[in-house]
Amino acid sequence: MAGAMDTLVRLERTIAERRSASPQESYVAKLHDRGLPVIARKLGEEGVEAVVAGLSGDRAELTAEAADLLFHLLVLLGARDVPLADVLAELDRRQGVSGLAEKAARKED
Ligand SMILES: N=c1c2ncn([C@@H]3O[C@H](COP(=O)(O)OP(=O)(O)OP(=O)(O)O)[C@@H](O)[C@H]3O)c2ncn1[C@@H]1O[C@H](COP(=O)(O)O)[C@@H](O)[C@H]1O
Repeated sequence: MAGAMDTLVRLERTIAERRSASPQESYVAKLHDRGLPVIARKLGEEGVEAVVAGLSGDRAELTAEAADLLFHLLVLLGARDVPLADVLAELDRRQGVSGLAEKAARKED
């Protein structure tokens, strides 16, 4: 099985390649054809579906919805030219910084 990062990096590349395909043959191309607002709305819908699955679905349902959410997040990142590597670097930067401590520091500003 590929590592989690391998999977996401490969999917990011696939999405970039499929953007220029025919919208009749490619869901990624179809989303881009419909434009950024549709891509963003789709991500929001998938987020809500993941929330619902997290609250009332079973683990298989949450797993499937989480996959949809990650996929559509990568589509939005690609559409805005934000590399996955930048998101991962931001997470690395936060590593070891407690979310509570970070929030408290922000409130002091
Ligand atoms: N990982 C995914 C992936 N996950 C989910 N989806 C699609 O995302 C859509 C999710 O929408 P919904 O669940 O709301 O279902 P829907 O009712 O069909 O959607 P709408 O009509 O409401 O837009 C479905 O059409 C799924 O098939 C994905 N489509 C593509 N990929 C990856 O992207 C690659 C390129 O795909 P194409 O661009 O289609 O070639 C594929 O090989 C996969 O690796």
